[in-house]
Amino acid sequence: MSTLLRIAIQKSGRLQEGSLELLKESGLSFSNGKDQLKTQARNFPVEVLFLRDDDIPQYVEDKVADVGIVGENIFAEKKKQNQIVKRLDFAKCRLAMAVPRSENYTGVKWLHGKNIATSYPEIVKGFLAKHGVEAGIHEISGSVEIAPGIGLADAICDIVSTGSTLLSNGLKEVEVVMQSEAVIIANPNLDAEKQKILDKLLFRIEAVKKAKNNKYILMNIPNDAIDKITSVIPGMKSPTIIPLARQGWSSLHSVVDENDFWEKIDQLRGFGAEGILVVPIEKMIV
Ligand SMILES: Nc1ncnc2c1ncn2[C@@H]1O[C@H](COP(=O)(O)OP(=O)(O)OP(=O)(O)O)[C@@H](O)[C@H]1O
Ligand SMILES: O=P(O)(O)OC[C@H]1O[C@H](OP(=O)(O)OP(=O)(O)O)[C@H](O)[C@@H]1O
Ligand SMILES: [Mg+2]
Repeated sequence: MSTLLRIAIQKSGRLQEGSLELLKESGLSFSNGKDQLKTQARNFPVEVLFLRDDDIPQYVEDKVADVGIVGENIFAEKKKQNQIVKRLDFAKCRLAMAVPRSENYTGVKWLHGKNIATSYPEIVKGFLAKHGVEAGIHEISGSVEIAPGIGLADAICDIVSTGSTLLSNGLKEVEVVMQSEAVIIANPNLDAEKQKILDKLLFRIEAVKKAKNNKYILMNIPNDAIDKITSVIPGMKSPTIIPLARQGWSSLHSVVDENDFWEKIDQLRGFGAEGILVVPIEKMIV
């Protein structure tokens, strides 16, 4: 039987949709029936296992799975012999300390002697040690934000994104412990065949990621602005410039980074660009 790379993804929850979408955008096609715990791609040597996210680092360390998609927070908490091989730009959040809004929080030392409820005891331990603070850690597996309100703890350390869960539980964020996003973790000792499949997959994922971070841009520009405009949007090698039927004008095609997109648009308009069209890119291979 030919080698399959086993990828563990979350069975249900915040990471599941993004993980499946990423694999599909990378060209893998599979049937994922609702209660299926395992599926094999039809067109790529990959098998997908659907698991609880907390269990994934252990499975990857034990080689039950070869790679996994988890939040960086879970990777940091579990401290397994795995390595991050790709950051994925989704499920972005932070792990933060929060206390009841009425508390006069004065700094990390405020936590000294207090009780902290969290699902991330190892990360909290590390944070407290770094700041020379001693506090009790009360490990709970979910609904952490409720802990201070029911007298279970003085503070919490949990995932924050918009902050609305903290707000609705009468808490305020006081320390950011770590930033997190979805990552691919891998067992560092994959055999050569599996490593080859992983490299091929990572190459595709990079193309998908790059495409999401860039836009294809087309515009009409006066010929005397070609040099200035080319310096603003150099493109992948250089922009494509095609003369228009109208004298003195050209059509310019290029690629721009999503991050400084609007700033560039302002500059281009300042140089006389007109009829600017912006088109999403599906894959980008540099
Ligand atoms: N509000 C959020 N915004 C962005 N990312 C989040 C948010 N909440 C969680 N995450 C990220 O998604 C991961 C999975 O979150 P989820 O709430 O689905 O976990 P879970 O309930 O522990 O799931 P499981 O049942 O698999 O154990 C977290 O570890 C974190 O990295
Ligand atoms: O800052 P916010 O945008 O409010 O997000 C933070 C919340 O999101 C997550 O829970 P989730 O909604 O996934 O529910 P869960 O309790 O099932 O984990 C996390 O555990 C926080 O409670
Ligand atoms: Mg979990």
